[in-house]
Amino acid sequence: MEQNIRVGIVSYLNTRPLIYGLQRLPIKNEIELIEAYPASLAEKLKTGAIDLGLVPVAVVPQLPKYYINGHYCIGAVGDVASVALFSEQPIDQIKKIRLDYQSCSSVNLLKWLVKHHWKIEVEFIDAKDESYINGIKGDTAAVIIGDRALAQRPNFKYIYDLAGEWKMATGLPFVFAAWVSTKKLPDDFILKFDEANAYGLQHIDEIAAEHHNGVYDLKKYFSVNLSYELDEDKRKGMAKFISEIPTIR
Ligand SMILES: C=C(O[C@@H]1C=C(C(=O)O)C=C[C@H]1O)C(=O)O
Repeated sequence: MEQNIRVGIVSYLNTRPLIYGLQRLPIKNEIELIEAYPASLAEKLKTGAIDLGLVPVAVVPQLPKYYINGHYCIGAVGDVASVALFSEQPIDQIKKIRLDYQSCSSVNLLKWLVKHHWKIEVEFIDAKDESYINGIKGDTAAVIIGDRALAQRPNFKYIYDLAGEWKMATGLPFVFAAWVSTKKLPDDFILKFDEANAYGLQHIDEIAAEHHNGVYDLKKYFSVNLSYELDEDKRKGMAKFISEIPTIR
C-alpha cells in the first residue's frame, strides 16, 4: 500500500470541527494526522515532514511553490476571541509587546495593526516559552493565540481582538490558516478531504458538547467567532494580508 498522506493539524480547539470528519469517515485510512502548534506546522511543511497542513497563511510567501486546497480555513469575519493583544493598559499606553512563539499569522497581523491601524511606537519581544504570559504587566502587553488565549480572557482589562481590528481597518475577514501543500495532491483526494471538513461543520453541536471546558462557549466559538468557509471575501482578505506582509518586516 502507498504511504498515507501526512496531514498537519493545529493542536487547538479551533481545528476540532475540521478534523471531526477526517477522524471518522473512510478517508481516515488514507491519512496520518500530525498535531502541532501553528509555527511548528509551518516548519514541518517547509522541511517535508507533512504533505498537507493547516498552515499559517503568513508563511505562504516563504514557500517556493504552494497550493491552497479545498474550501475551508481557520478564519473570522469579526471578533475571533482566541487571537488577541492582552494588556493591563489601553493601546496608546503600551510600550512593549511580547509575541507568541506558537504563532506566525497573528504575530504578523499584530505588527501590521501596530504600523497601519493603531500607528503606535512599540518594542517587539519574541517569546520563547509559556512564561511570557506572566510578563503582561504595566506597559508590556502580549499576543496570545489558541486555547491559551481563551483561558486568559477573564484575566485582563484590555483585550484587542486581532481579527476584529483587521475587519475595522480593512472591511475584510481574516484568514489565519488554510490547507496548504507544496506539491499538487490528487484531485479525488482533495475532494474527499473537503467533504470530510464539511461533515464536521454539520456536527458543531456535538463537537462543542464533547470539548466543553467551562472556559468559553464553544458553540459560539465554532459558529460565530470562527468562520471556516474559504469564500470570496476570505480569499480577498487573505490576498490583502499576504500582499501586505513585505511592508511589516
Ligand atoms: C484563530 C486562531 O488562529 C490561528 C492562528 C495562527 C497563527 O497565528 O499563525 C495559525 C493557525 C490558527 O490556529 C487561533 O489560534 O486561535
